[in-house]
Amino acid sequence: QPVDNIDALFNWIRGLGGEVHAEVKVDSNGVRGLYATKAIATMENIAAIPSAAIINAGSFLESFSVPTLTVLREWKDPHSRFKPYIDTWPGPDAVLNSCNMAAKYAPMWKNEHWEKTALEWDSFLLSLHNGSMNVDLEYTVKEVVGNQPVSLEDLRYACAISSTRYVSTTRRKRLLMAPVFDLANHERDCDNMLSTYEGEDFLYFIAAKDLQPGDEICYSYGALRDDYAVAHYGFLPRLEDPPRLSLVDHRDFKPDVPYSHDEPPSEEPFVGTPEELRAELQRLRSIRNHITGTPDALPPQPRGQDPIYDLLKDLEARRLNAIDYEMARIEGLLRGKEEL
Ligand SMILES: C[S@@+](CC[C@H](N)C(=O)[O-])C[C@H]1O[C@@H](n2cnc3c(N)ncnc32)[C@H](O)[C@@H]1O
Repeated sequence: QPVDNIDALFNWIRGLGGEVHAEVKVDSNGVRGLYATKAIATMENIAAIPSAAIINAGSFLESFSVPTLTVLREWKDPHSRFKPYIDTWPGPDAVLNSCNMAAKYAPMWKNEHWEKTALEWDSFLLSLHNGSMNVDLEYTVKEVVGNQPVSLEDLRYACAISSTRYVSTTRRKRLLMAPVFDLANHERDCDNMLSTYEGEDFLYFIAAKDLQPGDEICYSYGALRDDYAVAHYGFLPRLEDPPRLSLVDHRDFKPDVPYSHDEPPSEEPFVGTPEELRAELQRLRSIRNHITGTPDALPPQPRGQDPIYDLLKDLEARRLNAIDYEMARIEGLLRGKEEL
């Protein structure tokens, strides 16, 4: 994640009439992020991002070919008007999610839903790359970038960039790629907010509490659970206390209903009659048995050799830790009920 081109980005934003009261630094874990450069009071702007700097990459109603090809077109064009923005994107080796995670990792999810999702992304991008006319695709590769050579790796990269960096606002339900704002890292309880992006040609990134110079500027990507964060953003969020079950291990998870940020699984601890508690315990035990009973599809790797392998093993450990915590809590509830 380069920091060399950040000054050029901020100068470009200011030249277009925008404001930025932040700088970019890399933390001790190697994660690039946004930090306040002055005291910013509650409801003041962290940044004002001009619409001329924002890539409008499609809508939720279209397939992911639209943001993927929109990013691909701008990334391939040496004269793109978004060049100062594109130059700050992480390179192909520094961005990761389901779009560009190789298919060999799919069984390492040890979960049917995530394995299927990984393979679906793979075949979707393969068919987009094959370029065959498909009536369900809004654009083909050639329609967007013409005869330029495009590799499958290019498409995987463009897909990963767009899906880890877009945002939609409360009123304008577009996939917006907003420079400066998209340098803010996720923190679930972070209340910094985006303006509705209506009536003015600026998207405002607004402080929800007083910020001091040097404070990291976060943004909440949603109620992200560990597995969802790995699949969509390629990272494990901060470990919470008590640990939270992964999305696919939560009682509210329904594999056939697409996940909605507006209706995340309940954060309330499960309670119920002794029969319901025993059924929940049994459900968690069978997930646990499935995880521990599924051998790794890849040979063991020394830590640090393969960051994707490490990430998926860390996710597995997080899932087991959260399941164990929840099972112990439910067993405690059952014991309490028996004592009554
Ligand atoms: C919108 S970008 C945020 C800025 C990003 N760090 C950068 O330098 O381009 C989203 C990506 O940032 C990283 N990220 C976001 N929040 C994070 C966090 N809390 N811990 C570690 N990485 C995080 C992930 O790689 C994610 O895909």
